[in-house]
Amino acid sequence: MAAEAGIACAGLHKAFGEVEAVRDFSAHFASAQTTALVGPSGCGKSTLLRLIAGLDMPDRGTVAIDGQPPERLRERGAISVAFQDPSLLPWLTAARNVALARKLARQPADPALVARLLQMVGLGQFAQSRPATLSGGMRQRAAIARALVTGPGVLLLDEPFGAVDELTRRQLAQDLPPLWHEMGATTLLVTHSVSEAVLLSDRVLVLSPRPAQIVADIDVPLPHPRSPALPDTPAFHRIEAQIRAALSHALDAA
Ligand SMILES: Nc1ncnc2c1ncn2[C@@H]1O[C@H](COP(=O)(O)OP(=O)(O)OP(=O)(O)O)[C@@H](O)[C@H]1O
Repeated sequence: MAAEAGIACAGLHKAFGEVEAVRDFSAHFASAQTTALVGPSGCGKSTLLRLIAGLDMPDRGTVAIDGQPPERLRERGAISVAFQDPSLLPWLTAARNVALARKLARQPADPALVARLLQMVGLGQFAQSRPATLSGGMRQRAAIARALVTGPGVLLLDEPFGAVDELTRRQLAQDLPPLWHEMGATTLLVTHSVSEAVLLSDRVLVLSPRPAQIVADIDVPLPHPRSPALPDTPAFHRIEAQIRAALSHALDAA
C-alpha cells in the first residue's frame, strides 16, 4: 500500500507529569497546504509541533510524514522548525547560521540562496552580524531564513513573527508564503493572531484549552498570493468571525 502523503497524526497523547498537554489528537495535514493552529495560551500548540517535528515523543499515538517517522526526515533537513526561541549559534554570523542548516542536512552550499533568504527577511545588511548584535525580532527572522534554506517538505513555525514589529510582520506575511508554496512545503503555523492565521493559511484548526483537542476545522478558500488588501474584504472578515466564535465557544465550554 502506498504511504499516505502529508502529515498524519493519530491518537496523540502527551503529558508532562500531572499536566496533560495533548489528548487523543488526530488530524491529517495535506501536502503543500498551510494550516494555522490557534488556541488559548498553554493549550498544547507548541507541544503538538514538537511531537510532529519528532523533537518530543508522544506517550501514545503516532506521527507519520509521507508514511515515515519524523525523526528520520529531520536528519536530512526535510523538516524545518522556527520556534519562538531562535537558538542561533552565537559565534557564527547570521549568514553562517543559515548556511549551517544546509551543511547539517548534507546539502551542497548555496551562498546565493542564503543571501536571497536573508534579503527577503530584511536582514540583507546584517548577513555578517553575530546574533548578540541583532534584536530579538531580527534573530527570529534569521531563524526563519534558516528554516527555509534546506527547501524543507515540512515547515513548522511556532509564533515565528512573535517578536517582530507590525510593519515588518506585514511584509513577511506578504513575502514568505510564496516562497514556501514554491518549495511545496506542508506548513503548520502556530499564531495568536486570528487575522495572521487567515492571511497565511489554507485551513485553520481551533484548539480547546489544555489538553489540546480540535474544536473547529475551518477552510480558508481565498486565492494565493494573498493581497495586502485582503484583510479589508468581507470574505476575510467572515472567516475571522468564524474563528473568533469557535475560540470563544471553546473557552466558554472549558
Ligand atoms: N517540557 C515541559 N515540561 C513540563 N511541562 C511542559 C513542558 N512543555 C509544555 N509543558 C506544559 O504543557 C502545557 C502546554 O504547553 P505548550 O507550550 O504546548 O502550550 P502552547 O499552547 O504552545 O502555549 P502558548 O500559546 O502560551 O505558547 C502547558 O501547561 C505547559 O506548562
